Amino acid sequence: MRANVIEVRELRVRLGDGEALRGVSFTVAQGEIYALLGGHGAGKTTLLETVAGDRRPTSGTVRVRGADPYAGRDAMRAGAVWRDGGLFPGLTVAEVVDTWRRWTLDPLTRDEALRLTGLGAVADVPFEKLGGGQRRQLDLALALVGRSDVLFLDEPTAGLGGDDARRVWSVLRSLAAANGVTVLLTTRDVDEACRADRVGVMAEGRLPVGRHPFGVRAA
Ligand SMILES: Nc1ncnc2c1ncn2[C@@H]1O[C@H](COP(=O)(O)OP(=O)(O)OP(=O)(O)O)[C@@H](O)[C@H]1O
Repeated sequence: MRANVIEVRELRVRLGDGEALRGVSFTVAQGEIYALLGGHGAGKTTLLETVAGDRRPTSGTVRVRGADPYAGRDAMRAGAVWRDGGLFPGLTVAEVVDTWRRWTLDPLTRDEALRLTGLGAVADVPFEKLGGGQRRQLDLALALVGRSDVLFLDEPTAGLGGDDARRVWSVLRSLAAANGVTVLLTTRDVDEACRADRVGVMAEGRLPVGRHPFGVRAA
């Protein structure tokens, strides 16, 4: 059995006057792709941010590889994907990756980051010319430069067409299968959630345990 990389127990997070998370518990094993599925305001982003160490839990525990991600957020080798963050216009894909590598301690080689995300063939293309799916693959390459073996992805295929979304998923699949990368992602799309190894259905800050209505094994 594979070790659990992410362990969340009875997690509660208060935001303003309300409670965004109301006692969430789940685990994600090494090399597993876990989708948090839910509608607007279900608490998915709050949960992702808390597991990524960007938010302090009000109560309960979060462990990523056995450590508290909030206390150790500076040392955590996890990749979070954000859109077009810090990219300079005019750079090629390879130059964007190189720029990122300069800011990273012990980075992955440029070729490896491009190979893992299927971008080798467009290394010399200005990044602004990339299509939506390849742009998201570049986000993944940047997240991997720091040798992340846990990826936190907020709606990774939102706004992409079917082919682009499939390309992103094929990268995620190969990262999980060949490199043992653990992926926690959020989505509002049932079909997308069903591509994951496991799905946690969220509603009103809760993550119900048991079978969910789409027949996929839940947390
Ligand atoms: N800074 C905040 N202060 C107060 N309440 C907040 C804050 N941020 C989010 N919330 C509330 O917390 C709940 C969960 O929000 P969250 O963004 O985590 O949901 P979500 O599932 O990611 O939704 P979406 O798909 O719309 O992004 C919502 O009721 C939201 O209104």
